[in-house]
Amino acid sequence: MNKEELSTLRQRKQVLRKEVRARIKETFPANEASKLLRDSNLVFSRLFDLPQYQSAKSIGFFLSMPSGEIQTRDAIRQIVQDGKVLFVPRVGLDFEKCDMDMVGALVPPSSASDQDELFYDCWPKNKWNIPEPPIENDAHGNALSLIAQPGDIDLLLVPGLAFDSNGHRLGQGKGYYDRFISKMRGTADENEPGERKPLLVGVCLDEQFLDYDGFDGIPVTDHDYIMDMVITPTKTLVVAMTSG
Ligand SMILES: Nc1nc2c(c(=O)[nH]1)N(C=O)[C@@H](CNc1ccc(C(=O)N[C@@H](CCC(=O)O)C(=O)O)cc1)CN2
Ligand SMILES: Nc1ncnc2c1ncn2[C@@H]1O[C@H](COP(=O)(O)OP(=O)(O)OP(=O)(O)O)[C@@H](O)[C@H]1O
Repeated sequence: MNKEELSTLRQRKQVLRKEVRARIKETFPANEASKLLRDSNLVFSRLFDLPQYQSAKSIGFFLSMPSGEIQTRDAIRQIVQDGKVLFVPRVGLDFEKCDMDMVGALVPPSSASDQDELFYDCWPKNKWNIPEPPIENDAHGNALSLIAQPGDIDLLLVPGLAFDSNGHRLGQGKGYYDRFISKMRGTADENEPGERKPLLVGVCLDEQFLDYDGFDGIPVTDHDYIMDMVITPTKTLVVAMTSG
């Protein structure tokens, strides 16, 4: 892809982002959480039914923004109760680098039984009002956090502004997830889908799943990872994989 094609493609993505953000604002106003919560939980009940979820020992999950995005709070309680090893995002201090790690949230299953409090309620929030695991060092300045390494996460839940029926994803536009997945997968994309870690599961509301007549798909570059599955409140899409 040459420079000009890349720039056209980026512009198309920006236009799509604007459209989807406007649609979400209209369909899920910030002051009316109930439809968003109901739809979010429909997505997660589909996730929890999957054998891929049931066999996963470790899960990478995002902590949702306060509005305009699938809400993960109830699902996180379930994942902890199910005894999975849970990893959550921590974006780097340097926002320009758009770097992200996933940090182990070491919480005992019993701690999720309380109806209100969850382990991340006391964490500091980042610029998008998302709680982030604090950086903790020992007396010698060594990191105490468990930072996910390739192979550590079996199933990664991927947020997105939109997805399509090819498993293509439109993110927020900074490349955080693509960079993170490339750190985790390394060259593993040459493996059979079943052996690839992590399994990529995109989640979105039906209004963010783009398959209307005349729509020719979310454009992707070499950096963009294709999801293995996409779940919405009304469908579970398994993306047919060709090699690589
Ligand atoms: N819950 C959650 N956590 C996440 C993500 C996500 O999508 N959801 N991310 C997924 O990558 C990363 C954060 N990515 C983000 C990247 C850019 C913007 C952003 O620039 N928002 C603009 C919106 C307006 C605009 O640019 O047009 C803003 O800050 O106002 C937000 C999140 C890491 N953690
Ligand atoms: N693995 C990578 N290495 C280097 N640069 C990357 C990588 N992945 C994406 N980028 C760059 O990051 C920028 C944003 O990428 P893109 O438009 O795909 O973001 P996005 O996936 O929508 O965002 P996000 O993951 O934050 O939700 C682009 O300039 C892209 O070239």
